[in-house]
Amino acid sequence: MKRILVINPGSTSTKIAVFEDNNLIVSEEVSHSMEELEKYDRLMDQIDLRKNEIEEFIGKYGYKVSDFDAIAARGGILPPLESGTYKVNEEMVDYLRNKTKIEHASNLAAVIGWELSNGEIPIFITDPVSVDEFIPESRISGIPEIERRSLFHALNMKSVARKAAKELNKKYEDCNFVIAHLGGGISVGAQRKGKMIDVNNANDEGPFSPERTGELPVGDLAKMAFSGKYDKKELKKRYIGKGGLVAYLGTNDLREAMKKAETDEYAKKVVEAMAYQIAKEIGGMAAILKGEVDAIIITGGMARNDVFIDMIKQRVSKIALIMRYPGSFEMEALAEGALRVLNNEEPAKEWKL
Ligand SMILES: Nc1ncnc2c1ncn2[C@@H]1O[C@H](COP(=O)(O)OP(=O)(O)O)[C@@H](O)[C@H]1O
Ligand SMILES: CCCC(=O)OP(=O)(O)O
Repeated sequence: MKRILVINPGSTSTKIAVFEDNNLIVSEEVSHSMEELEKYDRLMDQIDLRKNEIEEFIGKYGYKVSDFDAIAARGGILPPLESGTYKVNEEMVDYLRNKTKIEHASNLAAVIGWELSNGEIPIFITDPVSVDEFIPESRISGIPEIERRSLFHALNMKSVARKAAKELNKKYEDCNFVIAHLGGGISVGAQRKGKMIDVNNANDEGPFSPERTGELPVGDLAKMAFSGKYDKKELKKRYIGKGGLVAYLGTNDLREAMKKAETDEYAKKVVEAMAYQIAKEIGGMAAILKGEVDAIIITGGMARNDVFIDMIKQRVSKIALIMRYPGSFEMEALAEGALRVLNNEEPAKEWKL
């Protein structure tokens, strides 16, 4: 039996779990309010806060770090890399701590894992957000100075794609899927024969989401940026964190938005527009797969809401079979990635800059 500690820091919470082989033994999610995290100027200043929570969790359930065979940490924003499980090394920790260009809570995981392990046990990351399987034409943005980047919910999307292939009784590498992760941020991608050949950058492209604006009309955005009303940090917060449902309805909770939509025409229009934009992205990704789509896979927290998912389905159900995996499978996907390596089913990839 292999025992794995899984750590997954997110923008509003830290998820921690213990797995024994594929079995979840115990898990907790520690929430962080916006006010609590706003006190920290840089993301890396949150290390002690998040590490202490994980240490408390380990102690509370009677474990020591040496009781684990490995730590499985969510991968951060590394330079573009292949899908798979990577062994965390000193160079990766230095990159995430000091060099990465984009601040994202997932950057904390491997760094905290490294400090907790202190050389005692291996640490692995699986399918970080910067997995890049783009084809050349996906990289062209429309202006040479800006290249499109592959930044998406790779861990959960690859995990549900494996589940769907199994359900369809097909090999993962033989399937074509359009996959929509509908969480606080949204990624919709075209996966051809196991490779995500195009996907909207969940931070600044694609549909608007509970917290993010997604793609915006470029001229109007430029005007806003030069209006003098926002500095760089404020503008970024406006499109990631305070955009989408938050901007229109003052909530990032789809359940609340749906409730409002029952009696309020404006809220109804906003929710319908989000479903409309998701359907539009799904249709675009199906076109990239030339219509050869085994299934449209819908996952993430918002996939739990039948009424909302029906708004999407009515626009895309003629394209292909729809498979729904509500919620997020990140914790089990991290444990499974580490297990495949510990059980010698696949070698851990070596990471270097
Ligand atoms: N049971 C549910 N019904 C409807 N919406 C839900 C449900 N559970 C979560 N959500 C919505 O899903 C979104 C968050 O999805 P989640 O995958 O948990 O996001 P993240 O991991 O990005 O924080 C929120 O808008 C939340 O309100
Ligand atoms: C940057 C792409 C992945 C992403 O948006 O993750 P979160 O929704 O967890 O912030």
